Amino acid sequence: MKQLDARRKKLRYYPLLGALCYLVLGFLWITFSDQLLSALVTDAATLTRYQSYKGYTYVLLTALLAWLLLKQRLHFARSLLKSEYLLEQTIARAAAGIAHVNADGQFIRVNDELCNLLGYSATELLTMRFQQLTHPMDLSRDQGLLHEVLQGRRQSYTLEKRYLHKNGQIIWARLSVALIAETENSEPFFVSVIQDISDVKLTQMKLEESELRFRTLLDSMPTISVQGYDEEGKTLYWNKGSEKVYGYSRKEAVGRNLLDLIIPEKMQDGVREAINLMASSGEARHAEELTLRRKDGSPVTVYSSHAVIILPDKKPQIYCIDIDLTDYKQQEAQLAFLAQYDPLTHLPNRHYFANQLDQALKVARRENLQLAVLILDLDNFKNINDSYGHKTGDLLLQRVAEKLQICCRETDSLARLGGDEFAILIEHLDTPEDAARFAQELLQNLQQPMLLEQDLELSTAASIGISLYPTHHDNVEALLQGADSALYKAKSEGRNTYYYYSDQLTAQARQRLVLESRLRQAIKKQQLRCYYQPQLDIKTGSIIGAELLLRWQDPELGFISPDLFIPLAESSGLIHLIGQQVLQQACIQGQAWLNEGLPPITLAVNVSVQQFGRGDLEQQVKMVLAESGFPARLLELEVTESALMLDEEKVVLTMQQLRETGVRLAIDDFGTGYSSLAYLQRLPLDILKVDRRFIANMTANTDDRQIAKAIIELGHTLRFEVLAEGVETAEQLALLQEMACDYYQGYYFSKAVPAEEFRRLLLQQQPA
Ligand SMILES: Nc1nc2c(ncn2[C@@H]2O[C@H](COP(=O)(O)O[C@H]3[C@@H](O)[C@H](n4cnc5c(=O)[nH]c(N)nc54)O[C@@H]3COP(=O)(O)O)[C@@H](O)[C@H]2O)c(=O)[nH]1
Repeated sequence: MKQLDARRKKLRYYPLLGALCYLVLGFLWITFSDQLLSALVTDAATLTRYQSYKGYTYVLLTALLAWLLLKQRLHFARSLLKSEYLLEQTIARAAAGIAHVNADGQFIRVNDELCNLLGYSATELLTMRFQQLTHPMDLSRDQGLLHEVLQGRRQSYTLEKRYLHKNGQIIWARLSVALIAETENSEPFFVSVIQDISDVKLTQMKLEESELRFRTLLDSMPTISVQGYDEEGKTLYWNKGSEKVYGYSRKEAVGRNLLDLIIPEKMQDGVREAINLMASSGEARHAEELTLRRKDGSPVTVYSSHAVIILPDKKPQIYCIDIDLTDYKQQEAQLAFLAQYDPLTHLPNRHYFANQLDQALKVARRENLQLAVLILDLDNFKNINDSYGHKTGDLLLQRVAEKLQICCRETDSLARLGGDEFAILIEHLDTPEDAARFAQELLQNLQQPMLLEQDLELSTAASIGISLYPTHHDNVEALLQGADSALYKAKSEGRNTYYYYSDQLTAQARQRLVLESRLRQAIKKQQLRCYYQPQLDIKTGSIIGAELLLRWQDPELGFISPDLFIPLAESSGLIHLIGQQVLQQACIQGQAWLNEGLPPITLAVNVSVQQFGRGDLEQQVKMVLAESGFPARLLELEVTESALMLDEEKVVLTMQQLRETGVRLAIDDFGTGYSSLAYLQRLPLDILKVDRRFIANMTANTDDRQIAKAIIELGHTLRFEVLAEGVETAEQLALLQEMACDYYQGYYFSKAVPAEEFRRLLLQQQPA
């Protein structure tokens, strides 16, 4: 078009130029033709002849000029026609719609393609404006751009817009518009090239729609994180779920390496390796549960699956779909908790307790232990619920659970079986009475008022049923049922009490607990008295010492034998108090006699297994010696052979520590245990006491005599002194003298006597 215009412009001056040339040439020819001919032709005749041709040449020149102009004109007309033809064909055959539109939007020229596109004939279109055919939503943009072109702010524009087809359908088109400036012969107009992109648009829209659907779907599940990474781990994609799960916004995450975002330190190498492997092989890693890192550094457990996407001509991309398992894990833990624990008190439930009991039974069977199952039920709990409401009832149950927990040892197991019923498993039960003692303790504790809420203090009572393994039952179900029926008995017998599965045990336990309570009182009131049984030198017959033996005269129950109360004191723990008192009495009395001027004698004190095993005996001994001033070398500690059966190293160490205090050490009841010679050799002992059973029968029974003899010899071989216990007759004494035994004690000389009487014995043997 531009070329055509330039030519047109040039041609406009051609006739003027031709006429001017003609006038100039004619003038020159008329003015100078005679001189020119004269100069060229000397012959006058020829000159005249030529001058007569002057008019013809002028005509000839004019004709030549006219011919040249005509030819030029024809050439221009032909090329104009050719251009018009080419333009016409281009428009007609173009694969896109083409329209010329004037400044008002009126179609002034349209091609067939456009007619096809819009469904209108050319005649119809030429009566229309493009505004009529443009989708209302795209019109303002189209017109805006058109104005910008008209105002010279841009030369052309392209736009994707919607046309309305004659049949009402929407046609998506890509429009390219350029302004054709005004010419001499024509108004300015726009050339529009319109390409149908409906198919592309449809596909694109479908794609966008499916991506939108996909994104909306993923975004509607905030616990699902979808992330895309390049082959080096750089973040390419980060959905809303990722923001929620990991705490990084899309802006913060995209462009950063995943190792810096969500991978904990210890997983870095593994993840780096996995990315490399996936990128090079194109194969995704198997789905797995991972604990990754949130923006705030807290751990988050996710179920992570992966996909490797390789688009044509593109590098591999790795997509991760992580499902946040935090809620799931919490629920799982909650469920696991509820399966085993009671939600109100957080104690194990019946199911868990039964498992614990089952395990404990296995151990008890294997190690020959006793255990007890206690079922405790609150008395009249219903009244509390009815009077104060269920909230208060729940609070009471929680406080009771706390109290019971405090009473239990680490090795006991406490559970809530349901309602107001609790169960306790006591493992490693020493005696059946221990269970009753514990039950008694629980009942006393529950009677103490409990603060439930401000201004509301309540106390409660309970009934307890006890069944024992192996005494009563040997399996979980039977033990629980046994405890339950004992509980029923306790309830029907007046409540706030305990019952064993068997009545005999209940009576026995009650008796023992009454005794225990009286013993406690006796210790408090210092009613236990030390008696002294003389120990004599076999060769000289002189008193060299005494064994302190406790005597208990209860004001109501009368004389109670140490054989009864010492084991009770041992199982209740009271033995520590008793042991302390005896030790003190021995040292104070011994020192008093020394002060009085009596001959120095050894005072032997019995030390029970419990005292020996507790670890503070050495300190206790040191303290008592220091307080009393009694010489350590005159104090003898008697340890039974069974006490030596504790942990060997511990026994050796304790003995050594005691020996360092300066006291003498004796092994009591020797011959009843299983001490090996090697073991005895390691112990820093001074004296070995032959058990009275061997002495009692030695005169009648040769075996016992031989044993007694062997023990005495063994003691001497090990460089110990030997004392024979329970010597009742002169015959026994004579035999012991023969066997070279060093010392003896027994009824033959004296029973254990009160301190005053023993003092008299001592004085009697003093030289006058
Ligand atoms: N840990 C402590 N144990 C103590 C204490 N006081 C006593 N006991 C132990 O109690 C058991 C019974 O003691 P007891 O009834 O006093 O009997 C002792 C003697 O009375 C008795 N004995 C002494 N001589 C004879 C005798 O000739 N014949 C005979 N039948 N019995 C006699 O032997 C008991 C002393 O035994 P032992 O201690 O083994 O030397 C008893 O085991 C006491 O140890 C105490 O304070 N702490």
